[in-house]
Amino acid sequence: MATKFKTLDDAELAGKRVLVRVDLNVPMKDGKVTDATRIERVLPTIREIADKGGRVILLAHFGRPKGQAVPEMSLKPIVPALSEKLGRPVGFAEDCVGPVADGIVANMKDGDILLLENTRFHKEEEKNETGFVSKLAALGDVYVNDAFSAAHRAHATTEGLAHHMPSYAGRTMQAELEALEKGLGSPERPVVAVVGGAKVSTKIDLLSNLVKKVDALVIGGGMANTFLAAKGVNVGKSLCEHDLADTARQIMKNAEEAGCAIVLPLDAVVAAEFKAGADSDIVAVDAVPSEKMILDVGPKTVAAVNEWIDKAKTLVWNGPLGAFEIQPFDKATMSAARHAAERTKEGALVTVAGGGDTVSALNQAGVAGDFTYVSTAGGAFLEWMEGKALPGVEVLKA
Ligand SMILES: Nc1ncnc2c1ncn2[C@@H]1O[C@H](COP(=O)(O)OP(=O)(O)O)[C@@H](O)[C@H]1O
Ligand SMILES: O=C(OP(=O)(O)O)[C@H](O)COP(=O)(O)O
Repeated sequence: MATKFKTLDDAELAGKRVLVRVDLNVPMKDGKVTDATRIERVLPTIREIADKGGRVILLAHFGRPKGQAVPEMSLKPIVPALSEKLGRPVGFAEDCVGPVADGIVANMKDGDILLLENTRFHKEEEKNETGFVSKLAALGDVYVNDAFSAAHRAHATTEGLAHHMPSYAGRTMQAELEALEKGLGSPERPVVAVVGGAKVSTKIDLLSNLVKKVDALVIGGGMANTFLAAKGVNVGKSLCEHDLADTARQIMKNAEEAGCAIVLPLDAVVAAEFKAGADSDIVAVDAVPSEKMILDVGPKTVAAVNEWIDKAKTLVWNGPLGAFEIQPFDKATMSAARHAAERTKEGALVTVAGGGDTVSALNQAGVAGDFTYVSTAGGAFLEWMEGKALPGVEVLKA
């Protein structure tokens, strides 16, 4: 994919109010950031703009508050982590539009850095609504998008704003596209994709095309439950989108036609509650008790996944195989991550992984540095892999 867009090298930044879209949708626990990779990746862009005399106004989302101001999804707790990593003060505005934001932005000085509250607190953000885009646009002179991981969304702050002012790719946006092109532009086969995690409804559709691009698709995490249920397996109380059974069946059909192997769990780690240290059992996937939920894939599945990793020359991975944040449901993800890292270190495999939680899992396994490339993006990375145009990237090329 050609990356013909303007970068910070082309931008006039001194004295300008620069609206910078970043992805601060980072894993958090008890109000603290548990994986700062996404924050670290946007630091170069923020520093460069501030050092060139721009006034940095950061736009970002957190979670999926569905247009409501949900306090647990405020970006305020991110400010200390961002400020500490930057080594500079970061201001905060309690709303991304309206008098609060207008007042704080009006008082900014060259080189100042300000984070605006979660843009998804306004339903107009995801609708890319013109009036909302205009209100945001009034806060800035220049737009920079450094959120590759949100570039698959045609939202006000990822797409709409670029129509209103001179627009540029940030350094991370640039680096992500270059690295993906380098690592996966013409991948050595067999290509094995591992897809897991919890965002089933927003990621399942892209699997229809992905199966045409890869030789095997290993499905784990919450995503696997929807496929198992579509095959008539009782998944008990597991995270599962039963209404997507037809979609899952169509993907399996597409895979068969394309000669792509679909690898589903053989066994599972089940528990009655989603809680650290919960009593758990290993069962065959066709023996999940109705009152329990699948929270990880079992050891037989891990062995099968690792065999596919051995067969692969290229591995792409988004979404953990289980609820890795809580023990003992981290085992499969840790094992597969370490196995893929070993194969990469041996020079036998190119490994490209991405996604907020996936990166966190790789860090937890201590192997992020051993992968060929770790992207901040999950869904956006898979859509790129699928060959789809990403609205947040396309608009920068326009
Ligand atoms: N079987 C499962 N049941 C419930 N949640 C799961 C299961 N497997 C994985 N998850 C959850 O999936 C989440 C990550 O999914 P997702 O957001 O799609 O990944 P990423 O952020 O890497 O793109 C993790 O919080 C993990 O706990
Ligand atoms: O975390 C993100 O994506 P990912 O889970 O696919 O890595 C991005 O911040 C996009 O979030 P969204 O999937 O709610 O639009």
